[in-house]
Amino acid sequence: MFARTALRQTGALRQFSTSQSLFKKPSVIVISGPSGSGKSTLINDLLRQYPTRFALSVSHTTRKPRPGEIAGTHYHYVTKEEFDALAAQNGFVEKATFASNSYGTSIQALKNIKDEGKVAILDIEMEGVKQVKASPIVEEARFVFNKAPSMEILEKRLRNRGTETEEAIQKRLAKAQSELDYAETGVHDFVLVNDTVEKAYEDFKEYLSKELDEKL
Ligand SMILES: Nc1ncnc2c1ncn2[C@@H]1O[C@H](COP(=O)(O)OP(=O)(O)OP(=O)(O)O)[C@@H](O)[C@H]1O
Repeated sequence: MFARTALRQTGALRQFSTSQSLFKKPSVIVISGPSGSGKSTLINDLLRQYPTRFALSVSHTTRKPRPGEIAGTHYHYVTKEEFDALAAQNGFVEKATFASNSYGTSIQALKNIKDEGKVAILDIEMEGVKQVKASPIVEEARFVFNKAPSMEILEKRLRNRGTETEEAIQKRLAKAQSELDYAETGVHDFVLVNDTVEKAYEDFKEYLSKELDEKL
C-alpha cells in the first residue's frame, strides 16, 4: 500500500501530505452509514460543541445553488468543465454523480481545514468511502460507520423524520442493507451502534478522543 500511495502523490496530493508521516493522528474523520441512522445529528452536535476543532468538508458540485445556499459554505459551485479539469488533475479524493450533477471532495478543501488547525469531517456514502480508501489521504483518515441498532429502528427514524416519500424510504432501506453488508467486511476503524442520541455522541467523542489523543 505504501508504494501505491507514493506513486499517487503528485501535485496537490504531495502538497497535502508533506510533513505527514504515516499513522499520525487523523486529519480527516470519514463518517458513513445508512440514511437515517443519525449521522447528521451526531456531526451537528460535534460541530456545535467544538467549532474550532472540527469542520465539515465543503464539497464541489456542478449543480446550481438553491435559494439560501452560500457559495463556499454549502458547496463550491463550479461548472462541469471546472469539475472535470480538477478531476483530471486527481484533485478529488472522492466524487459521485447524482441526478446528472457531479459532487466531490477536493484535496484542497481538506487541506484548507487542516491548515486552520481543524479536523475535517466527511459525511459520505459507501462508494465515496471506497474511493477515499483508495486515495492518498487514507493514512490520515479514520473511518467511522454509524448504524442504528436494527433495521426496524432505522425505518422508524426515517419515517419519523418525515422528509421522505414511501418510495424513497424503501429505496433507503434497501441501500442500507448494502451499506451494512459492506461494514460487515470490517473495513471501518470504528462501528458506532447509534442507540440514544446522548450515548452515541458520548461514544463518538470517546473514539475521537482516543484517536486524536486529546480529551473531548
Ligand atoms: N440516536 C437517535 N435516536 C433516535 N432518533 C434519532 C437518533 N439520531 C438521530 N435521530 C433522528 O433520526 C432521524 C435521522 O437522523 P439524521 O438525519 O441525523 O440521519 P442521517 O444518517 O444523517 O441521514 P441522511 O444520510 O439521510 O442525511 C432524524 O429525524 C433524527 O432526529
